[in-house]
Amino acid sequence: MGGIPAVSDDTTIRVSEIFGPTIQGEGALIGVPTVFVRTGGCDYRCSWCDSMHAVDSAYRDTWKPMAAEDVMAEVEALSGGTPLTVTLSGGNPAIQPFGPLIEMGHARGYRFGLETQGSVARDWFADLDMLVLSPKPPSSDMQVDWEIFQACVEAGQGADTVLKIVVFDEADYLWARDVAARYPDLPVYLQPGNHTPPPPEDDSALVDQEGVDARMRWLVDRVIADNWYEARVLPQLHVMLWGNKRGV
Ligand SMILES: C[S@@+](CC[C@H](N)C(=O)[O-])C[C@H]1O[C@@H](n2cnc3c(N)ncnc32)[C@H](O)[C@@H]1O
Ligand SMILES: Nc1nc2[nH]cc(C(=O)O)c2c(=O)[nH]1
Ligand code: SF4
Ligand SMILES: [Mg+2]
Repeated sequence: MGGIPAVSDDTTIRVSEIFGPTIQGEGALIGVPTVFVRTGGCDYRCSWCDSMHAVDSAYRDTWKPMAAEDVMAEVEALSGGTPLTVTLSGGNPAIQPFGPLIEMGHARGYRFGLETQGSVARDWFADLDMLVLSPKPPSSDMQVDWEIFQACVEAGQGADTVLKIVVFDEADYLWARDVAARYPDLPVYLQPGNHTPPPPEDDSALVDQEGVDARMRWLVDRVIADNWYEARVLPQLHVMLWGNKRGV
């Protein structure tokens, strides 16, 4: 697991990067224009994490403590003052104090989605417009604490909640089926994993897109062979377009 302390109690948000507008490239809101607020620090360390610059404490000096007002001002500047969906990601954005930012943004017409693994539950999940819970499959080498995960689902009552599960192989796929069976009321999105070189390389050409495409085709076949018609299988659209480039 990662080396970052649990929940931060003050009101300062530790920001790795704010970028956009771009399109949401994954899951239920795929294609929707959005600004990303990516926070620094994660309590996990997935073997295949594609955002290590927001996880590894070697990058800590690139993470900037920011007040909610300043984050909001940057989001408004990037969006030209026209409200849109803000995606909170990371790292694990659940360890940051996002309640005040969400309240401030809602008052100005902005909407908020959160991407998290479901390892830290927060009261402010209920204020989100979209809660994306992405429990980590065996290939990540992480272990889900299902009690905490359940607390995240409960905390998010009031938000639209979905499951988004990364699948690299058959073991991940079977695990995803089990998780979906535990949460029959939550829509489930399956996303083929991409193999990314470790930072600091940040070259789109380094993504094995053919490998991702082959995995995507296998995943579609797998879902259809099982008559698993509730599943939605989607690629990472931004990775198809721009590789694992930062800031898109
Ligand atoms: C970088 S994470 C940050 C948010 C949060 N820590 C989480 O994992 O949900 C954002 C999304 O990217 C997914 N992801 C990370 N590495 C990936 C990879 N190599 N291939 C496909 N999806 C990946 C995660 O599973 C998660 O759904
Ligand atoms: N375009 C785009 N879509 C995304 N969806 C989830 C992302 C993330 O890293 O959380 C992401 C990202 O980094 N870029
Ligand atoms: S939980 Fe998310 S940000 Fe943290 S290491 Fe895993 S994929 Fe990366
Ligand atoms: Mg990403």
